[in-house]
Amino acid sequence: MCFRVTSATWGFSTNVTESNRRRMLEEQALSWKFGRVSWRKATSLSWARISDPAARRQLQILAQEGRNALADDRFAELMQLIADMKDVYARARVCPTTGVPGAATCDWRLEPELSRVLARSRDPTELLRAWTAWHDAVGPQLRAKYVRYVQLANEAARLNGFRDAGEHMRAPYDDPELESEVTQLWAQVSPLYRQLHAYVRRQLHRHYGDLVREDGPLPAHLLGNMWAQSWKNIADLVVPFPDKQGADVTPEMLRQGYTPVRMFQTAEEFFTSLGLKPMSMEFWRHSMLERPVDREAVCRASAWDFCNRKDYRIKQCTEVTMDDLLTIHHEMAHIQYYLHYAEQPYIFRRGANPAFHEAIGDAIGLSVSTPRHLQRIGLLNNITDDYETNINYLLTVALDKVVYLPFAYVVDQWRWRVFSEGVENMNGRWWELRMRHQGVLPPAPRSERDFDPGAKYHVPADTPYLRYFVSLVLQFQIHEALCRAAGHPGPLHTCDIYRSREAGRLLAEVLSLGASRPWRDVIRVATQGATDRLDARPLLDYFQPLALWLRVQNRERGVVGWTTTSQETALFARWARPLTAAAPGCAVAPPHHLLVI
Ligand SMILES: CC(=O)N[C@@H](CC(=O)O)C(=O)NC[C@H](CC1(C(=O)N[C@@H](Cc2ccc(O)cc2)C(=O)O)CCCC1)C(=O)O
Ligand SMILES: [Zn+2]
Repeated sequence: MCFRVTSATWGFSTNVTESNRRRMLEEQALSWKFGRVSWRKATSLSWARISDPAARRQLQILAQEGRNALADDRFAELMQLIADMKDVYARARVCPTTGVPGAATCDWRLEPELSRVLARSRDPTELLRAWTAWHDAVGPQLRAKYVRYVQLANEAARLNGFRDAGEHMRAPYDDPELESEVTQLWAQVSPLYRQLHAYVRRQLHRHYGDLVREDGPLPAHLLGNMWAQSWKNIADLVVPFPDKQGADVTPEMLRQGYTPVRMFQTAEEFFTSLGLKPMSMEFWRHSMLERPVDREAVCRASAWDFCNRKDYRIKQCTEVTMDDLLTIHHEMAHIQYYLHYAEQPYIFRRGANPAFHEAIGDAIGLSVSTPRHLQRIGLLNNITDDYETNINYLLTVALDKVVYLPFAYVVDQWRWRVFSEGVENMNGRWWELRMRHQGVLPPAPRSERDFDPGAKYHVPADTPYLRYFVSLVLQFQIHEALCRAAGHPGPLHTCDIYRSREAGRLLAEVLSLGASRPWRDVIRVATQGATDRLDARPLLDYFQPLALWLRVQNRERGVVGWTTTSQETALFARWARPLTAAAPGCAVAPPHHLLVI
């Protein structure tokens, strides 16, 4: 079953046609029917008679996942809703935002056109147009569908024995304390984020003037990314020692004539240098490494397991950039996981928890992006290892990793609350959370006619997002453990495990376990007995030199954290409630959260 539905989904994603869409939906319906039969069997068994712990684990995983408890018609409606929402997101097109009046046909996509404007433009008007065009093209079309999706996802969760769909999404972590642990991890790291936020704000104020208030939140369109989830694209505006050498080797890759295939071979060689497995012959024959010229494809990067222990693929519209080289390592780490747990029983062929699948690739990325590694593979020469170069490097990594934490935290905090508290003021609550934790504001007034969370793929696509938050903490724990196994002597941020067989052996051991053991046992294996908990200390140790530098910078120059004025909170006001008659004697002006539309 899995092979057929995966092949049909692959067929559509790499060649978007109506007939391929139909074939994919038919195969999905078939596989869901098959899944519901095996689910009913699994949930009908009297578990008491099953003594083998591995069998019980498999049944538990099978019984709690999926929405098989829904009645056929509701199930079909929910699947259709998710497919429609993904379709709205994939088909969204906007008019060019370069401000050329009466410009050509309105065929700009998120990737590459709009993302490129957000990454490269330094013109606030153009950035505002691109940000607003995308959010207005997608959100309003999704809101009503999302409301119905929330109802059905909650119904499915309750039929499965969960309080709501949020609890259902958290089930793979099998940890009743998960929410408080995640909040505690964020509390541990948020002081570092606020220091970074204050420093970047000062640099942006220098560049954009009063568009950026010196003690306020940052306007979301100036940060180099459609969701402000990574600020690496504005590194040139904020890096403290611009005359020092940077570690972006994109120009060198172009100079050396790198092609997408060569980038994949470079990534493969990283893994084989650790003693891990090479990509299979099927991988090289069937993967889609570049945007096809003769047909339309879904261009989001992804890794695919065809469930037959030999066919594994990556689909990526690769461009020759350092960013894409890191993404290739991220996707190929998913393939390494598939390859290493292939011998496990089917149900255990998955990450120890969803965050493990994400953390491996990014942990590898922490080695690959070091100047030392780039020198070892010939993309950087005469590197200098002085203080300023290290601060520059740590800042560019922080613009990706530290910045990402509050965003990743907010996505599922918002979603879990919608599942548990309802669908009123979804947009206002989205921006309240983003303002409170990320210190970011919408660049234009937003109301409940908008649905800005829908502008982020994983929300309409029903893809849980907590995995990426937990992965950020976990990847530094894994990186630290691999560096210790590799015998790395210096500070964590200079470690490159390339060619270390000891690190490779430890990694292979972790990957081979799949989901056969509770994930805390797998953390204990990965850290060679150091801990069985999620722990932000390795992350904080990694950025320690930068944290010190930021504190000195900020102590002398200004406020850390942000305040908001009433007109700023009015930017994302709730849909104006009818004004109650003012009680005698109280001020006539409406409370600040009511937006006069
Ligand atoms: C069949 C299937 O779906 N397979 C799964 C893998 C599996 O589960 O087996 C898969 O391929 N998922 C795709 C997804 C793609 C990306 C993504 O969505 N990234 C997040 C978060 C993020 C951001 C920065 C970062 O450094 C790392 C992650 C975002 O862009 O917001 C896009 C670019 C990178 C990762 C992925 O690889 O995780
Ligand atoms: Zn991933």
